[in-house]
Amino acid sequence: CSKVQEAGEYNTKMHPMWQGPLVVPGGDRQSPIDIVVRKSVFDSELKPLLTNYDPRTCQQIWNNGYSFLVEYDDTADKSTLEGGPLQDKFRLCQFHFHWGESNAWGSEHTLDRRLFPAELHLVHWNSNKYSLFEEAVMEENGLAVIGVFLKVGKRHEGLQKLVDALPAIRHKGSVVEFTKFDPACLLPTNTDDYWTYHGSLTTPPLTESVTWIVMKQHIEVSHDQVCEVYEVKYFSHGCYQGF
Ligand SMILES: Cc1cc(C)cc(S(N)(=O)=O)c1
Ligand SMILES: [Zn+2]
Repeated sequence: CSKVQEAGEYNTKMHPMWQGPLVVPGGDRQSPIDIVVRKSVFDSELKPLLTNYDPRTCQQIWNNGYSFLVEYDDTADKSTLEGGPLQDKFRLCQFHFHWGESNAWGSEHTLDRRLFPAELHLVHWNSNKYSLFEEAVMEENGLAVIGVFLKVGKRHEGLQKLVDALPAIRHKGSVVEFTKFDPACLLPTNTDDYWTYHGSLTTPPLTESVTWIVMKQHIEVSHDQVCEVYEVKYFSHGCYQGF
């Protein structure tokens, strides 16, 4: 079902002032949204994003049934995000991707209704205000998720280590150790241009606890790398249940 965002002020680097229709099941700040680029308004109050990721906190990669997620040790402020629209320090707990069954679609957010083949989500929780992810996920200032669009093009060297681990987690529920991976390599070169708005998790339980930071610049991965990911999807049976 398509979720359209409620009208309202969005505090973004290039804010999309949403003036679309108001059909919102459940809450009033549901994600994903379509980012209406031409309606963006520059906000000079926003700071540059500051990521400080320690690859030694990378722990494992697992297949949750329709995607794979890489989990980080978030028991201390070792891999953190601050700045941008954020008032507090946020701790990286995991990253994952949303892929389609074909290159035609896959992203959750859209730019002027334009879909991308995939979208990366780096999930962080507010460690200034809360002591566990499970607490933060219920609070409106609890999470910060960086969204990065993916396009098929040149090979992404940094991603290859992750792609090489995928055959070991082909089946739903499989987990393998995955260490020393620096997720900063998955960010675009320019992290100064982004949209940010208050929204929700994009899959159940859809809690409205996310400050979204969607990068304007996409990253590129090769067709072969995408095929490896589809292999994982192919082997994971059952319907998509969210994370
Ligand atoms: C259900 C769920 C959990 C988490 C941590 C993150 C998301 S998302 N896709 O909004 O980044 C969804
Ligand atoms: Zn996601």
